[in-house]
Amino acid sequence: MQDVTGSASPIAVSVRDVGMVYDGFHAVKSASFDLPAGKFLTILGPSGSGKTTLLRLIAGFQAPTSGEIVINGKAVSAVPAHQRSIGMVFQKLALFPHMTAAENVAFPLKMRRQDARTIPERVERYLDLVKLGGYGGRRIHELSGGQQQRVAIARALVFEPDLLLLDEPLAALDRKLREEMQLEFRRIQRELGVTTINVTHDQREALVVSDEIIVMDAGEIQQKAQPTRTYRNPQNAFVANFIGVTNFISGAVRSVAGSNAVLAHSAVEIPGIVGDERNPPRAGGQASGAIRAEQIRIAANARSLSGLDIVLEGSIRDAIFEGERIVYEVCVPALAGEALRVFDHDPVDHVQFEPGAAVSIGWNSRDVLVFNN
Ligand SMILES: Nc1ncnc2c1ncn2[C@@H]1O[C@H](COP(=O)(O)OP(=O)(O)OP(=O)(O)O)[C@@H](O)[C@H]1O
Repeated sequence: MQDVTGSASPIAVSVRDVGMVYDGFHAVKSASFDLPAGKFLTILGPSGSGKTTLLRLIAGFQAPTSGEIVINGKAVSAVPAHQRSIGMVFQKLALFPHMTAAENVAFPLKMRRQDARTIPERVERYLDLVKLGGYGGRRIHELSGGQQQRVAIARALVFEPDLLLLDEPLAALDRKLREEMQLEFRRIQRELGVTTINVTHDQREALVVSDEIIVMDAGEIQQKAQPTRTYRNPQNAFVANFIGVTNFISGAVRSVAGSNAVLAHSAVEIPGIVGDERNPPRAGGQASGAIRAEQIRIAANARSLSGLDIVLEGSIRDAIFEGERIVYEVCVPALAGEALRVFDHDPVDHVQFEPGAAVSIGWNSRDVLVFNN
């Protein structure tokens, strides 16, 4: 794989055809991916999709029922977790409450019998890295939730592991602190260049922190791509639905020509782009056109939307003011009364439409991805 500078990074983690079966239940099904050294990968998916199982297999807490995991060129099936040079941060931080922040951070070094004379300097360096310089003498209960999180990060990184694994470490934090810590994880990871695998069901976190995102569903990898690609070119309807707010308009496939497809819903023809080249819609079959809420424009009348490929009349069913945007649900008679979600990102300058108001909505055909049903 090439990085942005064009030089190839070695593969730090290679997951090859890995499966995990519990009593006949396939928690992970034939997962394969390579992660180049120094990258930040997030495994994203709904509850029960197999994210944590995959992370635990990489950590070595369990052995896969099939397949192989290779870390830095070495197959690790026979290597127990504590010999894998992996730093970890979990939702439950598991800090030692009777120790100070510095003692917590020093702990992995003592366990690894690091020369005692070098430990204080190393601990101080890692406390500085997580912006806790001067807090080393505090006991854990004398630190805020965010500061405790930082101690856990420093403890996971202080022995300079080959790999950092994060299992929803931010899930229990309130939104503001969570967003702050997401940026901190990204900063620290980039500063150290440590290869990182993060598990979350928070799509925003995945988009913010990651170089690569793996989306999982029902034990299977649905897509592995950079955040912008995952968002703009979801591989299938599951990914399109799981990330962002997406409307699905289902209908009969009128025609398919190369990467263009036309759907018919009621009396409306909806042209779009074939979403999954490997599983393209077929003329005569059923498919869904996926369009993101922010790609639909809304106006008081159709004239303001001239230039868009599709313009339809509708009426406001609901309007939710969220500060930085208004979320509308617009009932569209031409689509048999189906309601589409539409974002207006300019709630300051724009009038807010009230429920019942007549509006026009419109979009461009290139923003519609057509997926097989
Ligand atoms: N030890 C186990 N024995 C039996 N089934 C298990 C075991 N561990 C996990 N599973 C099952 O495997 C599936 C995947 O679980 P996993 O914890 O990997 O999901 P997840 O995506 O991490 O979910 P969450 O976001 O809720 O943590 C679930 O259906 C779960 O019930």
